[in-house]
Amino acid sequence: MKSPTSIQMQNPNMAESSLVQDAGADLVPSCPHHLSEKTEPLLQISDMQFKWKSTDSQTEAAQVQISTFTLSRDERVFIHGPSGCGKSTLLSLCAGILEPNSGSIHLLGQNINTLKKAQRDQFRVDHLGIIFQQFNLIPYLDLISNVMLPCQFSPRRLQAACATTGSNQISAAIATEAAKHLLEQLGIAPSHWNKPAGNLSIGQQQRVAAARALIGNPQLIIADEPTSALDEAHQRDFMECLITQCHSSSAGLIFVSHDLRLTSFFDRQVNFLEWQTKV
Ligand SMILES: Nc1ncnc2c1ncn2[C@@H]1O[C@H](COP(=O)(O)OP(=O)(O)OP(=O)(O)O)[C@@H](O)[C@H]1O
Repeated sequence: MKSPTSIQMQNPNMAESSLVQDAGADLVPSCPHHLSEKTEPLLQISDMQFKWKSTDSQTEAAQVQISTFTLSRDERVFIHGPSGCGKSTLLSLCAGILEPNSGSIHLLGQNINTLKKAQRDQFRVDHLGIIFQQFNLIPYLDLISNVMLPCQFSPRRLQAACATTGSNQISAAIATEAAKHLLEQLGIAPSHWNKPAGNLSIGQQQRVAAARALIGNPQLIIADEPTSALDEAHQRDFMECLITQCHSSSAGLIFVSHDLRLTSFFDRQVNFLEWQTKV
């Protein structure tokens, strides 16, 4: 392991995680965050503690503690561990969806928890691509519109999406070509592109969610069990597309999965429970 890391998660038996949608909520047109482009690690967590609020007086609330965790730019880490141990909670913290009770999380040199909520939402859509366990697609929008959502809310993502097509012009029509290219790479046939996302199978929705996370080359991709609904062939295509995209844009990747066969795609793997015992 490249960095000393320790994590503690308690009360691992409670309900589902609460990752929420990255694009669309309370976004502002610009954000004054300072980004030190190359000098800082991509992600740096220090002395961080988070505790869920207890749902009743009998049950102790689950909590996660991380003394240090560093992810370099262009590094891909695989995180695994038993159900309920805190993996999704950690991803929500890394994405600034949840706020730690203490300690800090720096993304691209910016302490995300010092940002106001609207600034944090903008920071997220500018710099992060998130593949949620529940996908969070907008069911009545067609696939291309779903994939294009980050470009609608982030000029940075729009510009980067256009650049991936080889164009030096910036427009929604050009970014749409990037969206189509990603859908194609992820094995979604053109005949589906204009259909509502709600009509898709779970495995297809998972791949559309991946295309939405990848469009416009965000610096960090966060993926919560993104291959759980895919058959073996689609899983391989999905992983190859994800890793190729990360390589080509030098993006970091935090990937949570129970499927240990996927570890060969990653620079390192972390067992969440091993972190726990190192506290
Ligand atoms: N909204 C919430 N309120 C209170 N506790 C929660 C909430 N969401 C999750 N928890 C608790 O936090 C702990 C960790 O949950 P989390 O979803 O992070 O685990 P996980 O490792 O991702 O599980 P899985 O592999 O099943 O997705 C669990 O005990 C869970 O019950």
